Amino acid sequence: MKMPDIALPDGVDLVSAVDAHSVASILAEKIAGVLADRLREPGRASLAVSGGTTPIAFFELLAEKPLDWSRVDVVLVDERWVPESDPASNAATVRRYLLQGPAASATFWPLWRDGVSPQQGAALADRALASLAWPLTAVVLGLGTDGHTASLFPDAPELYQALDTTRPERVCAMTPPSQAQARVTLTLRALAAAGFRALHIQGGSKAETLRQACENPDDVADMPIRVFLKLGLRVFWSA
Ligand SMILES: O=C(O)[C@H](O)[C@@H](O)[C@H](O)[C@H](O)COP(=O)(O)O
Repeated sequence: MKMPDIALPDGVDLVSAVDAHSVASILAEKIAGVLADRLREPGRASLAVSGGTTPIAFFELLAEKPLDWSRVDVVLVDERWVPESDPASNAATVRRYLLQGPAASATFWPLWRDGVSPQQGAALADRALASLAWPLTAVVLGLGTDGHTASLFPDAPELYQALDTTRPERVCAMTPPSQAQARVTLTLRALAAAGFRALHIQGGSKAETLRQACENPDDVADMPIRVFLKLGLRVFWSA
């Protein structure tokens, strides 16, 4: 399958291949390079990653990269409000596939906390993450077929708050009725300034979603990924 012919906006470039493993490998190499560049300077590197299913091969390949992982902070771009024992947990996916091998030395900052509401948890995570090396060194976003990225869902009542970069929060709770669980997400303020922004997507339906997002770039509320297309990012797509 070939990537559909999409008129990508300025600032958006594309790495594509039929084979998902090849794209995951190219992405892992790129992210490792971006982190290594940051680690040549004093201080720490920070990487924000998505959950879901697409990133698994990428995680496994990145985990083996020979970096000074002890100086890398790993954070999720979002989390479903479930314990790590739940199959839907993004933190469980990161621990199982990324925080292995050399990357096991990274510092992981999960977003879910037991015994508190998503709103309370978001406030606690926001305070905890203040000590990270902002702006993020790199972020790897995913895409839902509704145009969401992270947990910036079009039907979330908190979407405008999460997209308002004048607000101080880097983490906020989201309650999109379309989703089985409440979510916690990094806000646009936290994500937009990342040194390197990647969008990792796989398959024809996600390519079609991207095409729709590129066609009408101004309606961000309808497809929140559009805000990142305006900012510029590199798309990594496989069939
Ligand atoms: O918690 C999540 O679901 C993710 O962070 C979300 O933003 C994801 O990237 C997209 O929903 C794509 O998910 P898939 O890769 O599973 O298609």
